[in-house]
Amino acid sequence: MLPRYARNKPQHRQRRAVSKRHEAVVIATFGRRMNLRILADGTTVRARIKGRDLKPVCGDRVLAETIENEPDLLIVEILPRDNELTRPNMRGKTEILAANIDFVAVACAAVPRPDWYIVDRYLCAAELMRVKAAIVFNKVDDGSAEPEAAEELAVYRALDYDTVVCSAKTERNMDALESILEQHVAIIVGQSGVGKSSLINVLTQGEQRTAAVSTAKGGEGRHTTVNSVMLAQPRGGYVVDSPGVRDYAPAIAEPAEVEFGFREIHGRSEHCRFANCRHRHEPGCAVKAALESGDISERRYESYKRMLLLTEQQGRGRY
Ligand SMILES: Nc1nc2c(ncn2[C@@H]2O[C@H](COP(=O)(O)OP(=O)(O)OP(=O)(O)O)[C@@H](O)[C@H]2O)c(=O)[nH]1
Ligand SMILES: [Zn+2]
Repeated sequence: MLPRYARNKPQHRQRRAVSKRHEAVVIATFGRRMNLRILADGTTVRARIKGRDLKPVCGDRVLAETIENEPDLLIVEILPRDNELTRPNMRGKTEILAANIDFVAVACAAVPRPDWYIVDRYLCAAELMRVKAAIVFNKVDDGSAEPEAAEELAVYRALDYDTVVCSAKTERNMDALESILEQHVAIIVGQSGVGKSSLINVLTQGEQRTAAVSTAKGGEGRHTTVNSVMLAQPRGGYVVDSPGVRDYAPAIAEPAEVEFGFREIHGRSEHCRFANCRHRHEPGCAVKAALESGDISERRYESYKRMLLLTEQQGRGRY
């Protein structure tokens, strides 16, 4: 027998108490509709967003509520982000592509011919986001990397970046890439045609973008245009895939911040005579000294100067 107050409780109050709040991660976005992975049990559910001001992106941790008589959850809050992957859009505003990324894999290959400045630019962006980064030299289907690339890759290894020489086509050395990326929320960036989609395919064992959407209850499957998606890696972790991420061109930081994007330059700047040394023509510059003694790669230093100049020309850059 229930106590008297419980017996008298109106029905609708009891029902409202059933409405639950879940902590979840946004794993796919298609317009204002999203798929979420509920953290407590790992299930995938569909959700819509409360209000116009809330703009969740792939990778966001959110709070979502169950709604009476509705199959979809309602996203009511975005939890604080560790970082944002941004790029300037056509209208000069910053577009957020994804959140809470913790690994940037920069892909390149012998063909198209590597533009090492682009590689450095991505690495610089990763450093400024304070996430790990590695260089993936793809399309080495059989033999070893070209001597020229081997030399460049050695420069990155000396800076403590992991480098992987692999082939998405023959799957040569793909397990090395898997071990580096597992348990991370990773993105693969790089010039067009280096094999980013092919690498993602192997890493996620062909999990299709449409499949990720239709796993959710009520998902519209292949007829839905997905903006971005987090594809699961078999060993744990995700690879974020979206058209925006694939041709992502990082916004440039302020001039004074550029050196934080180059480990070997930032590492020496405290020994420069001037605290605000930009490492170009200043006397007593420790970076120039390291360059002259061959401790810093000429090519990396050129990338640094090029990015610095670009940032200065753009005025106060957004990142
Ligand atoms: N030989 C060889 N070809 C590859 C390899 N990986 C990708 N390719 C080929 O390279 C071309 C480009 O591959 P994608 O995976 O589309 O490259 P992407 O970087 O995603 O290109 P965008 O979508 O233009 O940015 C395709 O013709 C692939 O078949 C590889 O490991 N070896
Ligand atoms: Zn200096």
